[in-house]
Amino acid sequence: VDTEYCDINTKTCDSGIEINNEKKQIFYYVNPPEGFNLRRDVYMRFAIMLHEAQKQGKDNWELVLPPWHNLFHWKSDRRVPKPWGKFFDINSLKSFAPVVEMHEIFTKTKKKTLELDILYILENYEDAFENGVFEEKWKVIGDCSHSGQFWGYNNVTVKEVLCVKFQGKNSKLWELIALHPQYKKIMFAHGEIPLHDSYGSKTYWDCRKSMKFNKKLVKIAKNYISQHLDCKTKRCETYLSVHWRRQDFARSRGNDVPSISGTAKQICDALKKLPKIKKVFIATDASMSELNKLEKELTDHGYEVHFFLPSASIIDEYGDGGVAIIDQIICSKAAHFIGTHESTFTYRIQEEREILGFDSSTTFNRLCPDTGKCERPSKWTIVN
Ligand SMILES: C[C@@H]1O[C@H](OP(=O)(O)OP(=O)(O)OC[C@H]2O[C@@H](n3cnc4c(=O)[nH]c(N)nc43)[C@H](O)[C@@H]2O)[C@@H](O)[C@H](O)[C@@H]1O
Repeated sequence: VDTEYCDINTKTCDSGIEINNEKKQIFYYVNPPEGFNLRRDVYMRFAIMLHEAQKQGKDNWELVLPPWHNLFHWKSDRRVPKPWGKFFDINSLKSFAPVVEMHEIFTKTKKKTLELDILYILENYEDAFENGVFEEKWKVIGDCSHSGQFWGYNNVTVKEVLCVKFQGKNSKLWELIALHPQYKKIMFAHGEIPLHDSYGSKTYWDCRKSMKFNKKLVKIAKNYISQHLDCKTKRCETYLSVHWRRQDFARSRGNDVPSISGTAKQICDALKKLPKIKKVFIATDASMSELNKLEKELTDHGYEVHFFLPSASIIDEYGDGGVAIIDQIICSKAAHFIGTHESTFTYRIQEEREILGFDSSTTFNRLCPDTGKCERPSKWTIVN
């Protein structure tokens, strides 16, 4: 009985209040082309929504972590859904917000299928500034349909689908949830549309700090740093790191990213100001031939260039996402970091460095285009 209050002693029930301690669940789905590091931010928005609700006494809800499936940039085994535990320390995530892995749900319920009560498909308003103002609002458009699988599972279905125009913060989703108080499994598609409730606040950073990486990935990164970059401490003095985003950035953001020689020149310029440092670590999605060209230019100037080449077993176990995290950890511990303009991969490294306590002048640096304007990156510093 879950819509009645029952007294175990008298074995009587009053309708209207819940006795069932089975938690209600929020699921979300992100627009498929969105990359790994934007998705980490979307997670934070939902985790903070649940964290705040819990603080206000709404403790019968949990957030289901959407398995990592078919990410556009991940070429190795992208079709096998990966749980969050592959990349993150789940106990640490749980210390901030009530989260569960998808596989925990199947284990707990011992069911082979999962039926969601409702799927809200969120859509942007055509004009975010209607009548010249940005207003938080939503409007149910009506029933609609969803085709395809959720996170690659063919055993997850949904009873009802509603399309909703939505503009506002994540906490405003509670208003949609309140439309059907009896529903227990609620899903949002386009989870990237709602905005942070308090971007950059202490709660934001508490959530960010709880996103510790899987301990085994941390160990692989630390071993690499100790073996190749001569450092065994939390913050290293021995190397400079660069996040050199290529691929789609090199193809379509010519005004923001440098050429290979331009990149080498900027790294050398930064190293000239750090005379004790001779080692450079490059994290990149560049092709091997581009990377070799950059490496040659830097070694010609007397620097030692390093990049992480994963073994087949690491790729097998953790996939491209795991390798991305290892690269991020190595970048985050360097004496000086240079990132790529407007890359969320770079943003996550900058946050990690804020958490590690680096001076922000060593963190918020970017590669500039060969010619033209080069705006300095915004400094999103930690709030403790
Ligand atoms: C403009 C947008 O930029 C977004 O990219 P952006 O924010 O850099 O950041 P991400 O979306 O995380 O980058 C996409 C993927 O590229 C790989 N990648 C990028 N840089 C590195 C690196 O240094 N090392 C390793 N190992 N992998 C890297 C990695 O698999 C990552 O998940 C795109 O996701 C969007 O589709 C869109 O193009």
